[in-house]
Amino acid sequence: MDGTAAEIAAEQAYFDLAAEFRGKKLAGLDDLATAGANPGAAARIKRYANAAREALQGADQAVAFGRIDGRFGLLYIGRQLINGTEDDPLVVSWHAPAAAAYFEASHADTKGVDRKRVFECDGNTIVNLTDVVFADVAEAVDTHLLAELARGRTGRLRDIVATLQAAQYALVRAPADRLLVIEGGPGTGKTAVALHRVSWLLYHHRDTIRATDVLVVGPHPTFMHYIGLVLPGLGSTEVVMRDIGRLAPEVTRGRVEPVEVATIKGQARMAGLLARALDARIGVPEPAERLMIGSRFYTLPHAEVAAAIEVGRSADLPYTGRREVFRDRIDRLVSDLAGAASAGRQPVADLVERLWPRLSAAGFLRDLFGSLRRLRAAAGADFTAAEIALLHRRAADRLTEEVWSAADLPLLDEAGDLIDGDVHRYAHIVVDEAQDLSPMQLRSVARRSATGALTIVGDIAQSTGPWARDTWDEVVEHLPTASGVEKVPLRYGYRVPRQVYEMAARLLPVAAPAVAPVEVIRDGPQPPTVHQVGLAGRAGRTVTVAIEHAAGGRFVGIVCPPRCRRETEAALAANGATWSSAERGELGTAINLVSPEEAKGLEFDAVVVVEPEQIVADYERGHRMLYVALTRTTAYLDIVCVGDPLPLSLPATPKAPAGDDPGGFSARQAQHLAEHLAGQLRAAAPETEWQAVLRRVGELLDPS
Ligand SMILES: Nc1ncnc2c1ncn2[C@@H]1O[C@H](COP(=O)(O)OP(=O)(O)OP(=O)(O)O)[C@@H](O)[C@H]1O
Repeated sequence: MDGTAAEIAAEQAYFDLAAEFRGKKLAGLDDLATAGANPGAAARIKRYANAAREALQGADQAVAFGRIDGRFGLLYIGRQLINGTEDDPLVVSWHAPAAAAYFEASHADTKGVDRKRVFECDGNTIVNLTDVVFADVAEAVDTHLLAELARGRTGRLRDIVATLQAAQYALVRAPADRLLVIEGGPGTGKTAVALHRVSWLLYHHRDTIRATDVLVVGPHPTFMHYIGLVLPGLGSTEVVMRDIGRLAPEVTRGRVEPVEVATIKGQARMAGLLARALDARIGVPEPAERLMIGSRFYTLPHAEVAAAIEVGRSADLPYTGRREVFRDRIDRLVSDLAGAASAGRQPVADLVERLWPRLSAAGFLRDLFGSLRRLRAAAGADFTAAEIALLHRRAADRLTEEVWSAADLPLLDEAGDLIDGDVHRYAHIVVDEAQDLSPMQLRSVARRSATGALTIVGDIAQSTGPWARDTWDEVVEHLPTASGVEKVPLRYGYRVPRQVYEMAARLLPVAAPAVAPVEVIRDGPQPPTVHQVGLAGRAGRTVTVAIEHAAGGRFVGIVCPPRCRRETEAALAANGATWSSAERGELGTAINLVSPEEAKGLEFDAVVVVEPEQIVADYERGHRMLYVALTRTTAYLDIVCVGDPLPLSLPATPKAPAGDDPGGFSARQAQHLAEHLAGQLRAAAPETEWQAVLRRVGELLDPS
């Protein structure tokens, strides 16, 4: 039921009053910022004032988004508390217990609420209001929620606090001391819920958890940009937001490698390989270590140096800390022999460096991948010769010239932890699109958890790539579980309109037979449109359709498999269209070109999916990738294709052998190994030498 003009005017008067008090509070904060008895106190007060000011202003300007009246009286609910005179709340914060009834009231259980009112605002001006009267017999549709869902998208996810549904609210406030898995189909609000949960947590644990103690991890930079405004909008500006690649140290990225190599690098057994390889960097002393200090030689007996190494090794510290223990021990040995002044002198430092070299993660990994000998020694029985060959690569001449792949990043992180052990730990971690992460990536997340409190978000039916999962257990086994694990589903689909979802859901029996479809809550403007075209017309039609949507003011995503990308870009250019590419980490306001992988987690008013057959054929678990592509729209879906728009009968590509079984070696692995070796040869030697090198390789492999 919409509000009358008189009702809106009365509410507006209240909003104006609350805004006045909010203004006074802000002015008070300005005065506070200049107060402080000493510089330390002043800095603390200033920090408080700035945070409080951000919280008050970061909200979407309107003082409140809803109101409930019932047996408890009347309550206005907003993103932040606003007090009137004598600290009487004019607006309570959505985090407060008093606000719970706003989210939880239903026709079945009204929670004492007679009426729930939702405000639609432009700034602090009320444009409209809708009421749900719980005393009414008929079940009213939440018209405000439907209006919210129908609103045009902008490329940045918005907060949904005004329309959080009861099941979502329950997850937002679920106990935060354990590993919570929120699973649900596309558009069920998983991402939004996880972010509201962070805001909730910071509000209710503000004495113990600061915003900088919370980490939110997503799959890629575009996604982080997409979700980046939600927490500031809820008043938390300092939560640490990183895409999974940014957990690793800063290195040059961009190495492309075969999926087989990336798959091996993602496996948990790599952790053992790295630990053993690092241990192997600790040397063996000579029978007698001779040092020239000043003008005299001193001899350190093997047994004493070896004992110093053992003391270092047995210290419960990372590599660098143990090195310090060893160095102190050697310093003491040398002082006893040659006097206190000799400790730490160059020859002593050289001995320490030779036996226990100082290492960085990147230097260590470069040395390891660049040496078959080191790799073999560290691999033990855990890796086959073929796998070792896949891991081996020619090191760049300088460490600064080394280019790292995405799969190298968690290895660098693991190595950094083994070497320095100084990663920052967080009180709570949220991981979005967690279903795709490799065991090594999950280890990167796990080591940052101070308490085992994590919120893991994802959907098995959207799990693709080398680590495509069929159950959450395969993810959870790499995460801290000592504090308990809880898995809770979200069932209702808010994003995708019924007509579109009905089409996409036909993929589920092939893509993920164990996953139930979502229950869609609304209809879209029209059914999906299939544009069956000839090859020559595909890119042109894609672009025409996208331009038409953009001209209608819609935020458009062209989801395009990599093989069709060039033709699509050319057609965009030929049509004079401006577009943004998700590759560059941002979405524009009109037409966006995204790969199916980049599309994960994003949404658009209108989506144009290019050549579904190609998507299914080109990706492992391609039907899942197509399911992702088709479920990105909030309203319009167009499919432009030469082949089948819904290729259910196309064989699904199985996931690559990702198990930890070092036994099998397929023809496909052989092919990739050959490609890898050929690449190395091409990079390292002039063409005239290739035959000679290959002959020599043959001799090395068969010394007889
Ligand atoms: N209670 C709600 N009120 C208003 N909008 C909602 C609500 N729940 C979800 N939405 C909207 O539905 C869309 C999908 O939400 P979100 O991205 O969080 O879903 P998801 O489950 O993470 O999807 P995916 O699996 O595709 O990543 C967003 O636009 C979000 O704002």
